[in-house]
Amino acid sequence: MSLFLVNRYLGEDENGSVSKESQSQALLAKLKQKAKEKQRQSLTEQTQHPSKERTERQNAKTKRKADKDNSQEPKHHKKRRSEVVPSIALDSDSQDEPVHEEKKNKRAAKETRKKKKDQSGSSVKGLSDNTPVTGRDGQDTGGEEEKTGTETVALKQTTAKTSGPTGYTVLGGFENKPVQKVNRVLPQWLAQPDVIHRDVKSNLVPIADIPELSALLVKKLQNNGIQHLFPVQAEVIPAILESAQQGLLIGRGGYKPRDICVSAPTGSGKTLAFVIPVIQVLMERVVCEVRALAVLPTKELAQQVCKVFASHAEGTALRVVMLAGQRSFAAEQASLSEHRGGMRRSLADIVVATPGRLVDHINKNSGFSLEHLRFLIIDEADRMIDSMHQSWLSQVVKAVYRSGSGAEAMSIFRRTEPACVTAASLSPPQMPLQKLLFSATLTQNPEKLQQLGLHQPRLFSSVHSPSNTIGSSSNGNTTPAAPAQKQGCFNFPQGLTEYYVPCTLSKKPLLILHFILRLKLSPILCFTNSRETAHRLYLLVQLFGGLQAAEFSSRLSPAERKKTLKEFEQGKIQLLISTDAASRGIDVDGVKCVVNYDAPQYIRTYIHRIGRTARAGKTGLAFTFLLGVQEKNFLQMVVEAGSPGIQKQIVKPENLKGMEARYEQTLQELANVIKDERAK
Ligand SMILES: Nc1ncnc2c1ncn2[C@@H]1O[C@H](COP(=O)(O)OP(=O)(O)OP(=O)(O)O)[C@@H](O)[C@H]1O
Repeated sequence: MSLFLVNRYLGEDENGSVSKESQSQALLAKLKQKAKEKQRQSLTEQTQHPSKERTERQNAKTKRKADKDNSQEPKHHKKRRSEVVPSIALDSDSQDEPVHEEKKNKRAAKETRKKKKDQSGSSVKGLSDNTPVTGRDGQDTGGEEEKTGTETVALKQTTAKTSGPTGYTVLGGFENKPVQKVNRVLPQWLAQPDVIHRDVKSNLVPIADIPELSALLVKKLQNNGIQHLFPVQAEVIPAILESAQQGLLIGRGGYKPRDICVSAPTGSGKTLAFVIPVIQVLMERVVCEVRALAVLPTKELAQQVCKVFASHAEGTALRVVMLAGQRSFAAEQASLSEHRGGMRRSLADIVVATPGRLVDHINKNSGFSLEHLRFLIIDEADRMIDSMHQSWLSQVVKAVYRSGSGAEAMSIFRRTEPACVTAASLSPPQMPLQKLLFSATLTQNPEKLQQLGLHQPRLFSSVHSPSNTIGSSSNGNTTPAAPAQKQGCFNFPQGLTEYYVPCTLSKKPLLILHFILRLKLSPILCFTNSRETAHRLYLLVQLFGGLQAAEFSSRLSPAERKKTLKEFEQGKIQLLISTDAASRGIDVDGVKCVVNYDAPQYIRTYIHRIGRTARAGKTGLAFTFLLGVQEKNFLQMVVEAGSPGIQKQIVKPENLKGMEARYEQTLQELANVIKDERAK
């Protein structure tokens, strides 16, 4: 029974002999006496501190009212409240308490504050001194009172003060902490690249200074008129050759070459930086197999790179094949392999492909094998990463390691996907797959680069931006970048001068005509944002007359595009109006001027467009037509990207006057032509 004994407080004179009635009477008398004493005490205090007393009385009154309200609640609510209120009250999103309770609390607290406010000007502060305000109240009031300046501040202070002593963590508090800027932290290989000089002209390296180059290739380069290597070539060629010192295989000891990433300005000679070493490594091969694969985003680029490979492989046994859909699938298939005596024989050493056509051959052409692939070259790498959703890379990698478990695994070398390095895994000779990435605007986003599955990558870059500032690294793996860094600083060719031309929409075509007919800036490569604009501008210029123009977009067939590019290169076309189909990689010698008829939306697009001029250390001009609304954002974008400076070029209205009458007439003719086209 003693287990259930409940001890009660029965007053100091607890005595078993006294009756219960007398006990309670004694207790009551004692309480009354205490109450009297307290009353007397408060009276004396009141005479000394009248305002404080009043405040306390008000508080007590409010508290009593709140208690009364609470007493009407069901018991379990009361209990929960006493447990939960201080903590959840600070969380405005919390749904733990019933809504009516919240309202009552708010009302009670509000009343308290209102009365205090009436009492004195500093009432809000007074509240904080005497009555703890729950966070929820503070929050509501904070929201309302934000309209009244000084009071808001006082209330915020109140909340901050009260949150401390309660010992509860304030969630969603009012303290306005300054948000800390997050500094980008790059992996070491991205933050500390091998630096390439941006100025091509003053950093030429004589071919003789690169002893790694084979005599055959030196001769070939000289025959092609190349006596010096550009900075990117002087850095990257020896690095690739060094990684293939062991021939095509990894020797015992398991040295697997590092993947190589190159970020250098447009027109700085990146193509030869991979063509030369790949040819040199492969030209000693005995058996013909596909050992190098270059992937490019467009047919035109594939064609251009294929041409460079073919011209430098001349005189060797190497065969270069293009898979870009320029020819039929069957024709491409026939150029890749042949079957003799039931055996497949590869006819290609180097394949240059676009991703779509490449995947077609991997899946549908049994004669196409990548099991001997040694180099995977990804040109315009940032663009190729964006097309990763086509999963071309995973298909290539799958095709490369296809033989891992098959009968061919018994051949002299093994091809296994990179895994943990062990003594057993290293004993048979391995053929590595080395990735070589090139772009003028290589992303620094490690998340994007991760999609490429790079192996201990090494970066060569000509971006001398603060983003590459070497900071102290705590663990040696990452380097905090300088706080002032911009998200991305890009490569701008040294010989390029950038201008922007403020204009109105209706005057843009007239400006282009002025540039060609009056300023004689041709050949001009002009970019629009859509093929419709390109087509209409082309029609208008044709109708205006006096110059040779052509359009270049997906409206044309690949054959027509090829012909157009050739004619532009030959100087037969003064104005080539193109969509972004020609903005990347296209190398047309002698383009003096690029005009962005439509301002590009993205900085990368801008860099590639203007990079069609000022190539190979030459000079060039880039003009961007800007409408009033575009000016601010565009200029900001260009400056942030690290442009050396873009100048304003104003074309005075009187300079256009002589052409205006003819222009108006041409516009009317154009309307008829477009109507006819639509009817057709
Ligand atoms: N060492 C060299 N000497 C003279 N000319 C060169 C040399 N290397 C490359 N070139 C020429 O420079 C031009 C630009 O080269 P390339 O097309 O490789 O530039 P890129 O860096 O790939 O440009 P983009 O980023 O626009 O694709 C080409 O016409 C090429 O023939």
